[in-house]
Amino acid sequence: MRRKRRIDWPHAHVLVTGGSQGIGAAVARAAAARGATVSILARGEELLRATAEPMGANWAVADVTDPAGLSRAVEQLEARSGPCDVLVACVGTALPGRFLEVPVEEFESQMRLNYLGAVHAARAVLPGMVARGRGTVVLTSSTAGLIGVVGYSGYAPTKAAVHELAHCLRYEVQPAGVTVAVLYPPDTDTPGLAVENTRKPPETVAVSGAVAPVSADKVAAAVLKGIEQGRHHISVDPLTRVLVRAGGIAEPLLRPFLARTIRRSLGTPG
Ligand SMILES: NC(=O)C1=CN([C@@H]2O[C@H](COP(=O)(O)OP(=O)(O)OC[C@H]3O[C@@H](n4cnc5c(N)ncnc54)[C@H](OP(=O)(O)O)[C@@H]3O)[C@@H](O)[C@H]2O)C=CC1
Ligand SMILES: CCCCCCCCCCCCCCCC(=O)[C@@H](N)CO
Repeated sequence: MRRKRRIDWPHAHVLVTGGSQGIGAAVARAAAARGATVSILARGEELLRATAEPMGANWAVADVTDPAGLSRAVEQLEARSGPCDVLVACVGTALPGRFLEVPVEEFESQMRLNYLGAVHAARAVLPGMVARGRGTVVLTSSTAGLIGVVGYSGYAPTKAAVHELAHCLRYEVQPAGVTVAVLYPPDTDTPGLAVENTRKPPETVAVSGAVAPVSADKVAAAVLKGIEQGRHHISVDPLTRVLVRAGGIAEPLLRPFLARTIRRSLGTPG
């Protein structure tokens, strides 16, 4: 969905969870390069500091699985740099393996981090965005959230959940002027991918080989462009682009009907 919508980067406060390395750090750097005020959040202070300083970003230590601590950190960063205009929620991990070989704790921890971590980040910024009537939230899914990839039975459903969350949430916040976008990266060269690759079953390596890894900077460029254009789906490679469209054929057609039904039920004009 393309929508005319300009973002004034030099006046924007961009907040990135998982911004100390990988895709999050690349997004933070790209936003800083356009003159945005940037804040990054992660758990490790040393890496946060080392990543933030060269780009002139602010940082705060926070664990996205702790909603209260995360909200406090976001409040601190907003007190320092102004209300958050753009949230890019980048925290996530992939623990690949065969279904019966992945310990049940890893199914739980991936859902807590990848899905609930995105929920908590969105909940930390949305009240302010809705009150101000503007803002963009970018949640990170994956190509693997759109198509079944062998070896990702513990991971892919967390990314499909992020995708679905965005679809539900949009109906609530878009009337208030807030955009919800989903990022679908393919394999991306990051420290996280290097760790993940040490435990990928060979069949996962084989299937994933259909799409060569891209650079985190390429993903970041797509994110900024997607935000500028008010897009709902942000992808970088052609396969994922097809999957986003193919999977979403009915949704855009039904959206006007659903939005109208929602407005009527709430007694909102229009
Ligand atoms: N790389 C890839 O191939 C792909 C990645 N993705 C998704 O993109 C996102 C980024 O991936 P990538 O750049 O590879 O990730 P990395 O593992 O390279 O970086 C993860 C970042 O998140 C932070 N982080 C981890 N756990 C927490 C936590 N509990 N609370 C706060 N911050 C945390 C890390 O810092 P610290 O550990 O100090 O907290 C780090 O800054 C993830 O959601 C991933 O699933 C999607 C498709 C492909
Ligand atoms: C020509 C048509 C062929 C179709 C074949 C389908 C191939 C699917 C490739 C899936 C790649 C999965 C990327 C997941 C990345 C990810 O999320 C992790 N790296 C997370 O860190």
